[in-house]
Amino acid sequence: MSFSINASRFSATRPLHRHGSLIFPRQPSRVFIVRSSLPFPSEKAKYYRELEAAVVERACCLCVDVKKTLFSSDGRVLEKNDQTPVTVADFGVQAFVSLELSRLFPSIRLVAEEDSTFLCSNNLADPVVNAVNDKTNSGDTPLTLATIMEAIDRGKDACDFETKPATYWVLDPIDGTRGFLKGTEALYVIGLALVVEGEIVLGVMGCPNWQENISRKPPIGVVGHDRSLYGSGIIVVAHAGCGTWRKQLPNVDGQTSNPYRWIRCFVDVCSQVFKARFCIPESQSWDSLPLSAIFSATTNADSLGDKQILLVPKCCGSLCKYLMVATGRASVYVQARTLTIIKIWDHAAGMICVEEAGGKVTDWKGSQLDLAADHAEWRVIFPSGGILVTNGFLHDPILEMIASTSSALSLVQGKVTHIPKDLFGTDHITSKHPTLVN
Ligand SMILES: Nc1ncnc2c1ncn2[C@@H]1O[C@H](COP(=O)(O)OS(=O)(=O)O)[C@@H](OP(=O)(O)O)[C@H]1O
Ligand SMILES: [Mg+2]
Ligand SMILES: [Mg+2]
Ligand SMILES: [Mg+2]
Repeated sequence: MSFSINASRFSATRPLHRHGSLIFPRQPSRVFIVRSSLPFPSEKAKYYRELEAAVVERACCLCVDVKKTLFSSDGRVLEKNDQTPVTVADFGVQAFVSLELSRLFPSIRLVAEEDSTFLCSNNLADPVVNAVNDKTNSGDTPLTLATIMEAIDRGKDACDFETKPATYWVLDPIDGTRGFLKGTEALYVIGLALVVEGEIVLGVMGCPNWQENISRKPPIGVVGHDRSLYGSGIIVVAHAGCGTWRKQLPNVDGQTSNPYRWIRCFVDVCSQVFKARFCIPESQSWDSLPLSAIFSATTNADSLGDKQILLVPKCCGSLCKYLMVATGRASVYVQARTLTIIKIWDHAAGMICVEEAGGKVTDWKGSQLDLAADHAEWRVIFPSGGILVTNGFLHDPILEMIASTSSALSLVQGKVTHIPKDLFGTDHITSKHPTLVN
């Protein structure tokens, strides 16, 4: 991945696509609109068939249907031993996607978040079996619990990989389950990626409650299902060398307001750090991150002060923040590596969607995330310091700021820290010290 960011601060030449072609930043007039099952010809995309199979529309419908019943019946939500929630929809989506992929590509392994252990010990089996059968073709004989459990567990048996990097799917059936449970506007994402020899070659993100036309409200009097014609739900696909594209999810009646299906996605073109829009994990505070030594943060765009950056509040999940950067709604997503184990499925699909939209993803030292570092199970990644996701233009300036605040932190623990002038344009003194895990 190579972007030509030149040495001077806050100004950058146009980023180069990972395959050398120029990426033009998103211009309102330059919206590429394509009608087809996928937005590029199969001869351009080596993994065209895999991507066609990976488009997770029906899995999104499963989430929407389960969500409607979720609040009408208790006991459908569990807490796993890592204190994170799991629902009928998480299991249902993993079973549904696993069955579909194993039918079409039986030799490609699956690395996925959930396993069936919780299913039976918490009487979720029947609702999961019903949810999956409801989405599979009615002509088939109904799927049994055993078949569905086996499909779910395909996602955990992958740990017997041979030592060399292999070809495998990476699935987060619902990223942002906490948001899914909130029943509000909190985004949640189905994330599926394909890894070949250690490289992510395609990614798909389905976001059933993404508001596409946030600036355009439905005309007065449009209610019920028609509201979903005005932009609820998108599918985003990315393939190495083919860019990132989005289309609206059909509404419950199978219609969309956008007759031209696929629209090209680009990161935003912000090249000045203090004008960037930032996303951070809801479970982490701005003050715990190194950049807080240089900027304070506000969520109020109308009252941005000097040395303040704008935080775009996005609850829950990692992949929705990648979605924000890939579609240009945010410029940066930064996550510290805390004591939480960082799982590959929380990031893989988002990484390629951002990179193919012109952005960049590295750890805080600027290194690519090593997907093969977890030789045992291929499920955990070990980014140094944390993960930085940007629009490409801002990457190196922010890496320098992180490095300078970290080195200042290691040099003068607990005392005043001097941030070099050129990083921020003026001398900047601060005494806040973020906590870092390298
Ligand atoms: N302690 C721990 N161990 C393992 N995994 C964890 C942990 N905390 C958060 N996560 C996963 O990170 C995903 C995002 O977390 P959250 O939903 O809390 O949102 S946020 O990142 O804090 O905004 C979220 O992914 P999903 O479970 O797919 O929603 C969490 O599973
Ligand atoms: Mg989870
Ligand atoms: Mg997740
Ligand atoms: Mg999940």
